[in-house]
Amino acid sequence: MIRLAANLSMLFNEHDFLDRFAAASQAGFRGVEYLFPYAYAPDTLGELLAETGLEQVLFNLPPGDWEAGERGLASLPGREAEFRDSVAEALRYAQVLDCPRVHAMAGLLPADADQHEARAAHHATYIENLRFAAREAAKVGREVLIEPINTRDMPGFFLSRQAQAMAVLEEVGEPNLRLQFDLYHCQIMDGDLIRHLEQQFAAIGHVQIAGVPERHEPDVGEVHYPALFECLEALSYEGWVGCEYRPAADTRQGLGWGRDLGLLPG
Ligand SMILES: O=C(O)C(=O)[C@H](O)CO
Ligand SMILES: [Mg+2]
Repeated sequence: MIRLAANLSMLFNEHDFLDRFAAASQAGFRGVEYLFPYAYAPDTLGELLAETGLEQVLFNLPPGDWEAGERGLASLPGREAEFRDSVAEALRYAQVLDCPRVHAMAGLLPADADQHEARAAHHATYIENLRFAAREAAKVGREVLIEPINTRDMPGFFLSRQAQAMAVLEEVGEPNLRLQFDLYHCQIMDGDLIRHLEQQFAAIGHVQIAGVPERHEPDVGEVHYPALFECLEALSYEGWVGCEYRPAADTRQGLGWGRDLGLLPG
């Protein structure tokens, strides 16, 4: 059975962040994910989860200076110490929030450098950093995820293709380092969604969805999500499916797709 998690960075923006938990619970979600918890004390978020009966299913490591445009530290040469601190901080929150997995965003390639050389340096840093993160996470029973992100939304993002992610997972070789498979990004960069799900299934630690190309509700646009849910069911996927889209209008009114598929209460 597909289990939907509400992405509180994108859904329920009609409410202040802390009020989005109750809104998601009232709409029938049982899990939540969001970009970052760090603006709040972990206990505050933990109490909200307990009050609303929601599970925390995912959040990201501190990404560097987000406001200045940074999008993760994992592949950035020279930022290894900061990356290691970010792993410790994320795992501290993961334990309080009882969150089984955290996403380590790869970061951006420098626009003004020789791309071949920069890629090689980022790749080497990425492998070492991810190995470190996975080993630290394993000590406290958590997984670390990597996610290919499309370069139209995030120009220069280091990890952008499904095959690149699979090669990285293999090279790092840590069993708790897994794939965050965002079907929205995959459709834009690689397509062939069902075959990618099937071939990469063993590596998948989390799935995310959105309509393509506008990143609105999953029943809007070029991707036929009922077929992808059937595929995940056929593969006996037991993880969460994060609803990481920007509602076209009111979040709750836009959840009809989930109710129609029997994935959210009517
Ligand atoms: O943008 C996405 O698709 C994500 O899942 C990331 O968490 C963004 O940071
Ligand atoms: Mg995503």
